[in-house]
Amino acid sequence: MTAKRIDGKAAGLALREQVAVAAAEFQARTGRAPGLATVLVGEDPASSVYVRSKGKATAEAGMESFAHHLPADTSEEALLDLVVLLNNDDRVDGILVQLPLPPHMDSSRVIAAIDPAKDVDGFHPVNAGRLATGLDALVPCTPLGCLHLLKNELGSLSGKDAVVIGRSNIVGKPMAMLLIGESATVTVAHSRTRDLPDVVRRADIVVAAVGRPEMIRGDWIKPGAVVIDVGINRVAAADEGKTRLVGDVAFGEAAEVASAITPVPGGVGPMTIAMLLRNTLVAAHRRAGLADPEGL
Ligand SMILES: Nc1nc2c(c(=O)[nH]1)N[C@@H](CN(C=O)c1ccc(C(=O)N[C@@H](CCC(=O)O)C(=O)O)cc1)CN2
Repeated sequence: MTAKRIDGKAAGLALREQVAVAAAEFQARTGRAPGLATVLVGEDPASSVYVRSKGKATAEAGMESFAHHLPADTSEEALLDLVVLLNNDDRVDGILVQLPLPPHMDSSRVIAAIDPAKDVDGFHPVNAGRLATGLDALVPCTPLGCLHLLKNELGSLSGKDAVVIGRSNIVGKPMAMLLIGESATVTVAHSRTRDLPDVVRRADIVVAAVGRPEMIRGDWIKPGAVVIDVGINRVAAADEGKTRLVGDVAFGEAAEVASAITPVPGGVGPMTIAMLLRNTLVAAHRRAGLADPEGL
């Protein structure tokens, strides 16, 4: 391996410590801690783990955590009623509805019901539109975490050729908007892109968010590129009956060519939770009529 391994766990912890300091300052000024409400519907094992981690991280940052767990057969109307309650609860600065929702629910309708000022996932169309038009927005946590790692690595991204592989509303599209905001030259590639390896080979920055295990091979990577792997794919391990996590990038191959690369696990994932705390803190400041916390 020649590439630097980008340590998202360490970067995430550093950010969480900064958030904790700013949360204590917020409490000293306003007399209350920032509050995050999480909503989990059903028993999906991975979602349960993520929501528990979010609650724990929230408490560790000195913020209030309000955890709501609804049964899998909850009606969409009942979930929307809970969202309205949380919108109207002054102790709650951020609302997070864990995705995916059960199949009988329309996640777009649920997301649209969240007060945009409390939408710490940054998924509401108002926040997506604000990001796309260069206004202050609450920005989705995973792409914001990717941007943080890229800026740590490269400083300025101005004029860099970036390719984002994947066009989801949660990662690909907001990632492209953030990179454009940093004056990178951005290509968004997807399943219909022709000659994907050639497109990737031109990029100084590769953000892989396609959801297909180890699809991006080492010989697609331009020598010296920085590779950010958003994929979290569980695949069969060599030991019978066991599984392991891999990204969307063939890590071993790409690490021979790139200058820096995020591992899976321990890369982008921990940044997602750190950015959720950061967004909750920012939402709390804006709702209290205070300037955004500095340096976050
Ligand atoms: N409402 C939301 N739902 C979902 C989001 C989101 O940002 N908002 N993102 C993902 C899941 N997710 C957070 O919710 C998340 C995924 C992964 C990690 C993480 O730290 N992963 C570890 C590996 C964990 C493991 O062993 O399984 C890593 O990459 O190191 C954090 C958060 C979908 N839903």
